[in-house]
Amino acid sequence: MTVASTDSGGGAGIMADLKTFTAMKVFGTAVVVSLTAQNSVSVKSIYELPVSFINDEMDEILDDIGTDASKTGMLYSSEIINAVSEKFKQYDVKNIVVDPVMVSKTNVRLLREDAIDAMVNNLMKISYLITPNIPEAEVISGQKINNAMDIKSAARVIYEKIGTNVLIKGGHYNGYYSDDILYDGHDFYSFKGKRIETKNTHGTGDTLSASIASYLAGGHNLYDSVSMAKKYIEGAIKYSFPMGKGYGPLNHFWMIK
Ligand SMILES: Cc1ncc(COP(=O)(O)O)c(N)n1
Repeated sequence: MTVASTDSGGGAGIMADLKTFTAMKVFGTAVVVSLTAQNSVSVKSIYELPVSFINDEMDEILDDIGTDASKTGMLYSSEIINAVSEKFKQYDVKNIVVDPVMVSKTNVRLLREDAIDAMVNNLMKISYLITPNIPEAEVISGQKINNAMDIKSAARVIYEKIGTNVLIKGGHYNGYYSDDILYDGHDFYSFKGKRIETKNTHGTGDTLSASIASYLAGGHNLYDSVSMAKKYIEGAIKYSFPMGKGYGPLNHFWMIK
């Protein structure tokens, strides 16, 4: 189950999540919390759905179909985050992967500043894994990240603060490699990734978290789920293609000939 927002441009959000679920051969359900009018260069407007409707969506899915894992994406406001967190608790949803989704590639806020507290202190605390990129990890940890050592230190601070597994994505780090660091409160695991030079990375975070949630739903452990999802995302970036004038989408179906 994805709990996120739509992307009219098709590259990110709920659209990316459902494509990923399909590529992973898992059955996807979707709780839409807001609609965005966006494309590869901008986000023109955001239309929040009423919390009562979001509650109904979650009840309809969880009362009947259930879910083996869930991922959250763009949640936008503290009202939405708190409502979603309550429903997760009510139905005791397991394997929640939280992608913080704070700012779009096109530099528009997708999480209100006043919603960060609810995200960190409510939703993340009931999650199984959080997947911040470097700027998001800086916000959550309150620390600047300038090098690989800083990533580990921020991961430790985040774990101490929230008490949940944390995967810091290295894609925003200005080096040759884009290693991701996973910390489970005991050990650090490094997932090597060679930087692929392309502008077509719209929806990368959404796709990675949806892929991890899919593997968790299939019963894989944390390390294997992240490891397999990393392989999937690397192919999706490598075989991405231009679409629109800005950040093009990934190729979600790269491994299907
Ligand atoms: C609805 C929605 N969800 C998530 C993202 C983040 O994706 P990106 O970081 O590629 O802008 C987005 N742009 N829109």
